Amino acid sequence: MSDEKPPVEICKGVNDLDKVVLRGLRGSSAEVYLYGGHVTSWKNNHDEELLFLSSKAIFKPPKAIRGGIPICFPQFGSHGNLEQHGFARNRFWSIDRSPPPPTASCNKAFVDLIFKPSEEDFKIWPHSYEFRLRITIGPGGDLMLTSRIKNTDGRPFSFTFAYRTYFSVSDISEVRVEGLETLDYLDNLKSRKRFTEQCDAITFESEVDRIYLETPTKIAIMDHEKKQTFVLRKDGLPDAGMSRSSFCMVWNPWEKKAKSMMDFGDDEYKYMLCVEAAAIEKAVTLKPGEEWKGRLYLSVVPSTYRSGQLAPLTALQG
Ligand SMILES: O=P(O)(O)OC[C@H]1O[C@H](O)[C@H](O)[C@@H](O)[C@@H]1O
Repeated sequence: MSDEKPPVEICKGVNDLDKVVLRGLRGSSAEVYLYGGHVTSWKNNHDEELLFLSSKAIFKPPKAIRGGIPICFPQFGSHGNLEQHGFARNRFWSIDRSPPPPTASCNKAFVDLIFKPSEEDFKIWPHSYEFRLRITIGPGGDLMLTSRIKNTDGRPFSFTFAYRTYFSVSDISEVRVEGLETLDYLDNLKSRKRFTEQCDAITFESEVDRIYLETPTKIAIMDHEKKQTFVLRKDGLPDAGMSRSSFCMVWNPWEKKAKSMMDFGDDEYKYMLCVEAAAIEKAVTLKPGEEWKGRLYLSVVPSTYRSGQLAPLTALQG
């Protein structure tokens, strides 16, 4: 009997919660919890974890899972009256039985999830919609998340949104983020005051909580110690997607805030960095029947390290 595992497997995870395991062609994998439609693991072809998941993560409603890729919807952060980062990340999603047709290549492992508001959700945010999320592991081990949010209501509504990716890093003080230089950002630690990034790359030596505005479609996160670079690419439909008008959030709680978070280890801030593709500053508005699509594409490439300089362009091109 073959011991080969299937490309898509539905099984039980922590606290007996339903989880979907996706397996790529050469050993890469991803794990997705139906609780939150939440990706908790993404591994490369060598079985190395690429996402951060806190050792103290609580896999139990109403707490969202700390780490991986929480989906922030219909509100990012505290930019509205709802609970912080909205409620999609602490609701149970379902497997979508009538998903949109898959795209070209079939050398991919993917799962389609759907979230529709319950009567209770409707009471706190009175809009009808269907939120479809496709999570795909590509042939090279890349991870892709595609969100489609459709207004099934009789009235328009607006929302903010983020893929809040927690990247696993070897040491936060050895990390640089490139692609955000010279951009304006709102600093959440300074009452959302607007500043312009002056550095040629972002490095970390204290708490960071910023929203970069009008960001490019590609951003590189370089892990100097691991000599590896994450490439984060976001795109969408030209008229309604997360393209040039979207935003990027960079977050690390650092020591003091880490200690105040019950579901986060005191030292874990050293091993993570949140860089998020988001639509925050300008909310997305959908008329009845309209659909918004936002895609996040994550890949990891070796950093070329030469005479003290990483080669960001290799990662940012192509
Ligand atoms: O603890 P969470 O609800 O996941 O939020 C984590 C963080 O998200 C954003 O970056 C907010 O600006 C922070 O104030 C908050 O601490």
